[in-house]
Amino acid sequence: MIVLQNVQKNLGMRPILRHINMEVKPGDCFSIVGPNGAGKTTLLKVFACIHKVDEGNVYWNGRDVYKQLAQYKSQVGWISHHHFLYENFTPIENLRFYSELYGVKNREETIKRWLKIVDLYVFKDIPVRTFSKGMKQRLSLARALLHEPSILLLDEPFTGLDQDGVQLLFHLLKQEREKQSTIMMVTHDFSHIEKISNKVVFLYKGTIATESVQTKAEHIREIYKTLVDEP
Ligand SMILES: Nc1ncnc2c1ncn2[C@@H]1O[C@H](COP(=O)(O)OP(=O)(O)OP(=O)(O)O)[C@@H](O)[C@H]1O
Repeated sequence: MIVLQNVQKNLGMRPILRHINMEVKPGDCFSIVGPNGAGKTTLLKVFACIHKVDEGNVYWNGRDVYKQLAQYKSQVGWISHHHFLYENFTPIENLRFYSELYGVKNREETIKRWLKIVDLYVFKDIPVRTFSKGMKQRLSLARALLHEPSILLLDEPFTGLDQDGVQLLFHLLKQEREKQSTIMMVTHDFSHIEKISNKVVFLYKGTIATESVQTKAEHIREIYKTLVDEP
């Protein structure tokens, strides 16, 4: 379980997140929504321990996360619209690099399996720079998941994916939920939320304005509108 307790994060001398209290359990999939600049990516970076908090505490399984950083980070899979791939490397070379970094066991077998899952096996020896945006995004899913992380942090993960890619991502996320992984997803696309999330967190001006376990798109849109239209 990950617990954020009265968290504040400052950037450029300004508090970007304030009074954040959250509890995310294994098997939870939370969606974070809010207008541009609300602090969604910053919150995800706090969960990834890319940002250290300025005030408050972050606990993982009951202990201060900063005292078990290496172990925690080995459990994190990060997916965003930035693919973090080496353009001049082939898919196989990219996944070899990341699997070495993460100390993945049975590397070649695991890489082959993932290339098949994301439907890029036939392109395995072609430099990534020749790939379409969607192909890079699918390879990026393999990059983020091949070390079997139990904490998935997704920043607008559907960006650039075609319908097949979207279905693939849903399929992978459903599997992760069945495996009791912890998932946090930032998205502007409310229609995706109810298919995968059990809670929506509304972030506004750096604080949690409200939360909802009702995840239907119309319901989220209504709450969102009330929030943003407020004077
Ligand atoms: N490195 C930084 N230094 C200073 N300010 C920053 C930095 N990174 C982000 N910010 C500011 O923090 C605020 C929140 O940014 P963040 O990217 O978390 O918002 P967001 O909700 O993810 O927005 P979007 O929907 O546009 O992606 C913004 O005002 C942004 O300008």
